[in-house]
Amino acid sequence: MIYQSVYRRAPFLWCRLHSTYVRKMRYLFELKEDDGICRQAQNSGTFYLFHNLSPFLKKVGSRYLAPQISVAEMKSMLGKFKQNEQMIEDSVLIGCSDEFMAYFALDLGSLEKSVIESELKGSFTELRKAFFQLDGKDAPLLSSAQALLRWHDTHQYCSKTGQPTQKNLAGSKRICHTNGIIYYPQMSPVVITLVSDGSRCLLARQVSFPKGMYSALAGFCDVGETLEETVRREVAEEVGLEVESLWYSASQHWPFPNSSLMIACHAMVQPQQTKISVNKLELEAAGWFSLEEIMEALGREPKPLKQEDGSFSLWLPPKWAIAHQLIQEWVKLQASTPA
Ligand SMILES: NC(=O)C1=CN([C@@H]2O[C@H](COP(=O)(O)OP(=O)(O)OC[C@H]3O[C@@H](n4cnc5c(N)ncnc54)[C@H](O)[C@@H]3O)[C@@H](O)[C@H]2O)C=CC1
Ligand SMILES: [Mg+2]
Repeated sequence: MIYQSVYRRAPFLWCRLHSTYVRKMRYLFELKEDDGICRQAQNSGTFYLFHNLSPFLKKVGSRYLAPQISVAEMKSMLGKFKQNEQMIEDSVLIGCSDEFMAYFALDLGSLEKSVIESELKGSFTELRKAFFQLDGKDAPLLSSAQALLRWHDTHQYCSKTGQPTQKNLAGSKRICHTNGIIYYPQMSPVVITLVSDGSRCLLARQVSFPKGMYSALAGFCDVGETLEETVRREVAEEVGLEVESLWYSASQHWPFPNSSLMIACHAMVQPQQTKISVNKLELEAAGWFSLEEIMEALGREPKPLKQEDGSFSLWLPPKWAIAHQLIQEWVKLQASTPA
């Protein structure tokens, strides 16, 4: 590869030619492709720890922080557990800093959880519990780290030969050395759609949602479908409406239930065809909400709020969730659209 040789022979020239972002992406590519370079990076990198897929976190007030553990701390801890330092090679690459310090994630599920917790003064916390209280970059980083660790944990054997597969050092693939099949981490595409009739938006809730929380309609893509077809099918399936037009907004990796790529869209239905018929196999309830109702809910804390009559006030997914971003965009659109 040309850039690698240029990088190694003339790093100063290479730095002048490319932005930090480009250099980071090229460096990460190199780590995924070359086990030797990745091993060096592991020996100077930092680690996010997990225990049976729960990230190691420290709680500061109501917020959670994900500490980065240095390689020296890792080695000293493994020493205390009488574990071989080679365990570090089980980690997976999840990113790097602007200074080219590589970040790895390692699941220590085979070690005693409480001992690590008291050694490092924090706790392994279920991601679902901590996700919305995580700081800045930590939520997306831990979300992709957990997804990658889960994928490795559940793909240790070749589905063709039944033989064990080996991960490359970065963890960007697994290989069956018996027949050469390469397996790459999987994620499921999911569309999430905020339907509008021009003045109201449609929100729905599943039985499993916390009381009072409503979100946009979501659904997994079927094999062979385009995103547009999934949007139209899901809206028809879940609320019995026909989408007239739709447009893409943004996307997000989502760690629940496994590893999903959430693809967020806005959709319009005709103002005269808005009668909802809820598919009770999928949803508990769905309804149209006015701008005022949405604005009021956006002003509320994202948590259940019981009213005097025993019902729960409408509240919306927190700001990390792409559903929240879709709702905010819809609000802006209402403000800029003449009545
Ligand atoms: N980030 C966000 O703002 C939001 C994310 N979501 C996520 O979207 C996801 C999909 O939404 P749902 O309404 O539950 O989907 P859905 O409407 O497609 O129904 C779920 C059902 O689809 C089937 N299914 C098909 N392919 C599947 C796959 N690859 N993995 C798992 N199940 C599959 C299963 O039978 C499952 O019970 C949920 O996991 C949820 O966590 C949902 C709302 C907001
Ligand atoms: Mg759904």
